[in-house]
Amino acid sequence: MTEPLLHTSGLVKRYGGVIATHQVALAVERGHLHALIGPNGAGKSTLIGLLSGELAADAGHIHFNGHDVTGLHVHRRARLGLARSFQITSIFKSFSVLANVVLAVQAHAGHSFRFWRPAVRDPALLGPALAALERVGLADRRHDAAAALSHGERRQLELAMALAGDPAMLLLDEPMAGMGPEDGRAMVDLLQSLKGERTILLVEHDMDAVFQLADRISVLVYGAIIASGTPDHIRADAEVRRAYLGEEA
Ligand SMILES: Nc1ncnc2c1ncn2[C@@H]1O[C@H](COP(=O)(O)OP(=O)(O)OP(=O)(O)O)[C@@H](O)[C@H]1O
Repeated sequence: MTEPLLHTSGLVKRYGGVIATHQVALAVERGHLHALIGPNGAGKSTLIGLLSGELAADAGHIHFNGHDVTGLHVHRRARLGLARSFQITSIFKSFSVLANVVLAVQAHAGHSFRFWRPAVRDPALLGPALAALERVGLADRRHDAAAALSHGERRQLELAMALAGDPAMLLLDEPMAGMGPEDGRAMVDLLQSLKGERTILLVEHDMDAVFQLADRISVLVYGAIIASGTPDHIRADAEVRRAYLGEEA
């Protein structure tokens, strides 16, 4: 058996009296799209924050690709290939779509932001940036200001910015949030096309998308994983149906 690309043991995060992450043991296999589902406030975003390094764990360990990354800074984890999709707020709206991705490539490569002007003409940065835009279907919009993109296209841009660092694993927190049906379908198609190419941990409320895309699903309730398995396994799990899908026993 091969080691999972990412696994956690005994992971705990508390906010005062609230246990947001409760002894979480999560294993994500290489090449899988692994979905994390659970009711509002179950601790999904907290777990993503712990894995990306934005939040510090109170106890437990996180192993990624053979490294214990528990105490590592966000940037160190990103260098190792564990990347969270950028938040919308990190897009520079007045810059072109291409410049945003070039800056993301540069950030992953560890250069300083103040050199951004020459960077947009640097072939070593332009090549990967264009490839990432191509990958998400935004290459035609590369010269437009990021401000001109629709909400759905901005989420595609965030994904391109995350892909710019060529990560082995992507952490995606609700990539379809706030999208209309058309943009939502485009994002599902995009994630489908990334499957197998990257390992993905996906937090998503759209259950149709989750059950369509996921190789494995873990269910969080009150910070604890109550079930983990294939979509068929999760659909049939009585505890999940009771606790999450709201069905009577
Ligand atoms: N900064 C914080 N300070 C205090 N409590 C917090 C903080 N962030 C989250 N929590 C609490 O931790 C628990 C888990 O929250 P979290 O946002 O991780 O859940 P979630 O599953 O992502 O929810 P949603 O589906 O609504 O986004 C909740 O009870 C929440 O109120």
